[in-house]
Amino acid sequence: MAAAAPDQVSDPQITFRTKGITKVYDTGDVQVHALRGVDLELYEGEFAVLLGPSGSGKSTLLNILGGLDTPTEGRVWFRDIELTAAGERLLTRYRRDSVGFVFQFYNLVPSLTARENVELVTEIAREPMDARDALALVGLEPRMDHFPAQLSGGEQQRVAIARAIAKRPDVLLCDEPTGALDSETGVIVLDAIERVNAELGTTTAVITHNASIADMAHRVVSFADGAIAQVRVNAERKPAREISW
Ligand SMILES: Nc1ncnc2c1ncn2[C@@H]1O[C@H](COP(=O)(O)OP(=O)(O)OP(=O)(O)O)[C@@H](O)[C@H]1O
Repeated sequence: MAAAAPDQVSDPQITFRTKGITKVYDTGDVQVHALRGVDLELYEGEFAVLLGPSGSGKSTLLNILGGLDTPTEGRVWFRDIELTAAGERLLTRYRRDSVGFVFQFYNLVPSLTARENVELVTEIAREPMDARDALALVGLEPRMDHFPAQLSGGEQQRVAIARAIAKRPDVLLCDEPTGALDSETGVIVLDAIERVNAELGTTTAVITHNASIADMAHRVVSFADGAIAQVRVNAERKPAREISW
């Protein structure tokens, strides 16, 4: 059998592969080098934490993986699709069908209940979960008829997670999902993400600058100044419930 070209994703265990990604933001006088040559692989079903200080390039990378942004140089694959060669139609389908995003701020529609917020997505997805099941997975079934203003920050974030996973995405990309939450509430949110990863097998990447959270990952990718400084495999993972900061 012919060996696959080294620049293709031929390994079914690999969800994402990036090769030599750079991102330069041109802001008139100043060029900001947000990413300076990132080679990374994320594996099917893994829970990866992307750790690093503010400005180290984590969000830029996550947005590129999620098809929200494109690199200045380098190549990115999702399974056997090269995102950096894909047209807008394919990228739109990729974002719609394959990617669930969770951001620091929940972006729920205030006039819709928790269930209706999730249904906004399930109505247009190909093989969605029932909104009730998605909310049950994050422990919010009893509150599903409540409006965002009637929910705590942590509960609203769990609605946002239910909304992200209800379409059964292949990957769940979370950018500082606990950034606006205290430790106790943040842990409940992390527990919900952990459950989604374990029960649905969704490849999960969580951005944080909080080193305590890294203990729950299979692998921790540390960023510094737009590059990967270290990749650590956790021999033992700490359950979210045992984490505090
Ligand atoms: N649209 C943009 N225009 C100009 N510079 C940008 C833009 N987006 C990001 N940057 C810069 O790129 C660098 C990397 O930003 P990025 O948001 O990826 O870092 P981060 O590690 O996610 O930081 P944080 O934890 O604060 O979100 C920073 O210096 C940032 O100011």
